[in-house]
Amino acid sequence: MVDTVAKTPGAEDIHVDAPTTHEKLIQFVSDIAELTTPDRIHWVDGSEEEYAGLTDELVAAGTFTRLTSPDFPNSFAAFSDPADVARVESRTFICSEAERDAGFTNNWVDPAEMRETLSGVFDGAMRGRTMYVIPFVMGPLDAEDPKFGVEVTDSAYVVTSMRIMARIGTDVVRRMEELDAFFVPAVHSVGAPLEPGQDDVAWPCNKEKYIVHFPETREIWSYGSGYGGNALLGKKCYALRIASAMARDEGWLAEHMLILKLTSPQGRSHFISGAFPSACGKTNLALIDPTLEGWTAETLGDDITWIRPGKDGEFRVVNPEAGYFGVAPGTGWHTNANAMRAIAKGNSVFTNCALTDDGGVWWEGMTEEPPSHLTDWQGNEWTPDSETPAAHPNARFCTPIDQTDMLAEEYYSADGVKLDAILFGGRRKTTVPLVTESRDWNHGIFFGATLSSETTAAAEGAVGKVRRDPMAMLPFIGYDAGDYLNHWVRVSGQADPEKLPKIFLVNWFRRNRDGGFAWPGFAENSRVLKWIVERIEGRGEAVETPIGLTPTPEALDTTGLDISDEDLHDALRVDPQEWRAELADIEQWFERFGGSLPQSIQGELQQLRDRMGG
Ligand SMILES: Nc1nc2c(ncn2[C@@H]2O[C@H](COP(=O)(O)OP(=O)(O)OP(=O)(O)O)[C@@H](O)[C@H]2O)c(=O)[nH]1
Ligand SMILES: O=C([O-])CC(=O)C(=O)O
Ligand SMILES: [Mn+2]
Repeated sequence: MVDTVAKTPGAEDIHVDAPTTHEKLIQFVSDIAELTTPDRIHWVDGSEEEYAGLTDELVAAGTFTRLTSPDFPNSFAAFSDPADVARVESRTFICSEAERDAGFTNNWVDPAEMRETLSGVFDGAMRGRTMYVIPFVMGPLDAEDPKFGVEVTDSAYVVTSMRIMARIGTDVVRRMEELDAFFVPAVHSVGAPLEPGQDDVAWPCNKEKYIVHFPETREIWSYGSGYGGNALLGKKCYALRIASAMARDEGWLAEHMLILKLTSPQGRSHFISGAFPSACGKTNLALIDPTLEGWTAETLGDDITWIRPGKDGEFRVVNPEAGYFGVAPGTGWHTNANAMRAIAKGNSVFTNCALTDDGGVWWEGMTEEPPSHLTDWQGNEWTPDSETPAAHPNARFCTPIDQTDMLAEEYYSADGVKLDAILFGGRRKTTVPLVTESRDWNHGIFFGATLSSETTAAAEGAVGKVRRDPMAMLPFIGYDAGDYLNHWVRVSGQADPEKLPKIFLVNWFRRNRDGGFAWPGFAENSRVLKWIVERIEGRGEAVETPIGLTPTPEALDTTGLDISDEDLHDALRVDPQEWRAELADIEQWFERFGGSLPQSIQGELQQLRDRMGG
């Protein structure tokens, strides 16, 4: 741990004590110190001792509650400001030089104007606080072209969470120096400077928020929020928004996907990725415990996947992250035991969960019966009779991925693994069947381009509204959405057509005639995965429908599954009336691209219309 006291923060002070020879890093840190005027600078080394020191400080500050229950070793609970609980899409900006390059899915502000605004809001923003410098790498440190970043932040909560979510610290700086590497500068402030003698609050933040990306210069500036996707800048801001722009320029793909390794009773393994919008089931599928005899699942990642065309024309994937920032509610021993086992090993940070009387955390769905008494996420007494949930619906667990028993050894491979299938999925009460295989690759991109889902608590705003969410990337595409789809077409054009993954559309959330879930979901999704594997291997019965290939009810292995024929029918059926409404909605969606949509995808819409009989 290196603390630099900058009395009058300035380049010379910092230059002397910076524990690095990386000139650009030193320059960046001194520039930001000059702008934000922190009381001191702490260069994060990523060590155990440093982590212990920081968590002690966070406990003393009231930000962290140390969990004393033996069920949660070395773990902490944090409670955010009630107005800082999710990503803020309305305050997220893509400041490309040309407005056209941000596209209709992003908020755009002229970069010069935004820089001016930011120099105002960041001026003195860290006064009275410590500025932490976190060198990090997304993806393996031994990758051919490691993707470095440096986050400077005035939040120790962010430092402890980044240590779980990414590879950080001294090893990273040494490698950056060796390669004299480029890094993404990422500036974060909670936007709550402290005047001399002013008491801090447990969760400092600011009503005014800016989550800003400059895709051309690969910069991130985040102000006013301490929460997850707004503040852990390696995650959504870098590994998706900035990385998608890098990927466009360098010929690869940065995607909001899980990666799962599935091995059949015959011992054949396949790698499957899945793009589902936030809070739509990625972590759950990534950590699935198959209910089918003889099948094993292992995970490589639950949220972000980088895809590169490999030497032999295949798609290769890696997970750039090192931890889970998972939705807590609904994660339980009966739904996601693998996540619970990883969490039980400790070393975790829980945000906006409820506290149990024995010094642990609880959230809705952790156990089938709620405890008789809790302290809810806002610090109020809670009993099962309470009218509000004990945990915030977007409460999160932050846990190191290497604590997963079912972690695939390939997670550590810098070269990644060959991808065999891609699932696109969303939360739809109607219309979208349990599983549909695309007719071919281009039709599969159409699945992704038209993906839709009901909104969730993972972002501010109304919950339960259907919106189009292309490839589950709507809030994360760092440039024009039409260019992004064109890039998909272009990158896949370089692959060997025989080796392209098969593409499937899935929906675990369709309702039956009584309004309940038609499909039991969770571990039972292994039955859908089995059919998918059979299709990859050229087996498995499918019927052709206007929207693609769906399994016959017999083709889906329902051995030992308690599901009525009606429910199975409701889960699988393709309803022409629902699809006519869908078609109209897709038409409107495509119009919003204003001509930047790939011709081949536009063409798929006409073909779908034709297959449906006009
Ligand atoms: N009914 C049903 N609910 C599910 C299923 N899988 C996940 N869920 C619920 O969906 C919610 C979100 O699931 P996650 O797996 O955390 O979603 P995610 O896509 O990883 O979310 P982010 O971390 O926000 O990107 C949880 O409340 C789960 O309980 C399923 O198969 N069926
Ligand atoms: O970014 C976050 O805060 C959490 C997350 O994974 C998502 O919303 O997709
Ligand atoms: Mn996510």
